Amino acid sequence: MYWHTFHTTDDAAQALARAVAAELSKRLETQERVTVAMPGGRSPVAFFEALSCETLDWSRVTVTLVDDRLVDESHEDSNAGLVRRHLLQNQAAAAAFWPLVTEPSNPKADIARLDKELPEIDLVVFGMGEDGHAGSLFPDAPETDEGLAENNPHAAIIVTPPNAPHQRITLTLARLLTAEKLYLAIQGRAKAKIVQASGWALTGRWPISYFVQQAKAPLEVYWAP
Ligand SMILES: O=C1O[C@H](COP(=O)(O)O)[C@@H](O)[C@H](O)[C@H]1O
Repeated sequence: MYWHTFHTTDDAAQALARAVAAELSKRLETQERVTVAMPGGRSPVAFFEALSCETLDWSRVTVTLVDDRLVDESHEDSNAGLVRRHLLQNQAAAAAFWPLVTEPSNPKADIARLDKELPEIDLVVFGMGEDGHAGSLFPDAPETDEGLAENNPHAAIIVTPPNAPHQRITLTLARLLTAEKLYLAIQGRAKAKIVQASGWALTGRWPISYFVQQAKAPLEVYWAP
């Protein structure tokens, strides 16, 4: 795990945007297309807006999500809606978008589609909740053990968090760890403590610990107090 500390959340967002843009550009030198999975929630807005202004060949980039809620894209809690409003604009308007949820009332159809067609993911940018949830792998959701199983053959699962709004679709740990590089964007001391403690304990109590403790892909943490 590589820890990058910034004075403000805006500094962290700008630096993360530059790092992700540089990594996308580097990969586009040797790959025809690059796919990046993005976080949702409330905090990625500044990062998305900064990244959308970076100059690179966005027409060869596919953007997808780490997780989304089973709501229409027009709903304020839709992660796809957030990406469309704040990332797929400016230079990044040329990127292709691969939503996880296309039929909120029929998530099984989306799971089948994702299993069959989701492109290989090169980079992942995560956020994390104050309970240590990563994507929508929540510590208290009944499906989380399945989502964290190393040998889970599915790209994504349906999750029903008992203490957070909306049923969700989230990519599985197994699928996320096929990426070659992981970035984690977090703010505040409470989240920093969980990530640091995750270095000592691999536990379903903090699903993020499965990403902190793996050795497949470097995890770059971007943090501001
Ligand atoms: O529910 C979710 O929460 C996490 C954390 O969101 P944040 O606004 O506290 O950073 C997010 O990473 C995830 O994608 C989202 O669906």
